[in-house]
Amino acid sequence: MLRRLIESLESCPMVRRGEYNYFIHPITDGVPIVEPALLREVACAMVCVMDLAGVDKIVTAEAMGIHIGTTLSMMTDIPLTIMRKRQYNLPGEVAVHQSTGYSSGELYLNGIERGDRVAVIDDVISTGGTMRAVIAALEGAGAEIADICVVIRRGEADVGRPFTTLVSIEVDESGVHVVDTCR
Ligand SMILES: O=P(O)(O)OC[C@H]1O[C@H](OP(=O)(O)OP(=O)(O)O)[C@H](O)[C@@H]1O
Ligand code: HPA
Repeated sequence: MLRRLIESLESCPMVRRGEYNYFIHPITDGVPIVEPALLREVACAMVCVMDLAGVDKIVTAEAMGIHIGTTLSMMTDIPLTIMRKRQYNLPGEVAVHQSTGYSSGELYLNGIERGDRVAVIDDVISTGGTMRAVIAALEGAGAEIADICVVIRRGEADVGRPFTTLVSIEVDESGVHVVDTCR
């Protein structure tokens, strides 16, 4: 079922970002090209593995959760909000600090009301810094997190809550190796 995702991961290029081996893939980077069939495969798998019952809103983080979140939103008719790296100063905006293996900054949550039941999705989890920031923002806003799903798990990050992944990978100098799948 995840044939396109697995094959494209195992053949994708990699670059160094400081000490970090950064793999480059359509789902995590939007380059070189995002094939509709791959996006459909990923979003269909998410619909299958996630608990979306009673979910009011899908939450993702800028930038590379957006194409996945949009596809899932269109398939499920559940509205989407995107945590942005830009501050809007709207009433109720929640700011949190995000750090990854190669960057750090702020993320801003808008559009969530106390008691909202939300599903969180993202493209990849590596250090878990982004997901921990997203969870902290949602807790700060008083949301109930129904489910969390990331397409690609890289490593063993702990985000303090269970989450589902479509594939788990290991990355070394020779490239990406898929070591587990959700089905
Ligand atoms: O588990 P972590 O170490 O936090 O890494 C995962 C995060 O890194 C990437 O985001 P990034 O902040 O690079 O922004 P982008 O989506 O704009 O590329 C990716 O989209 C995840 O959100
Ligand atoms: O190696 C990576 N590639 C793409 N996106 C990422 N986000 C965290 N790590 C990575």
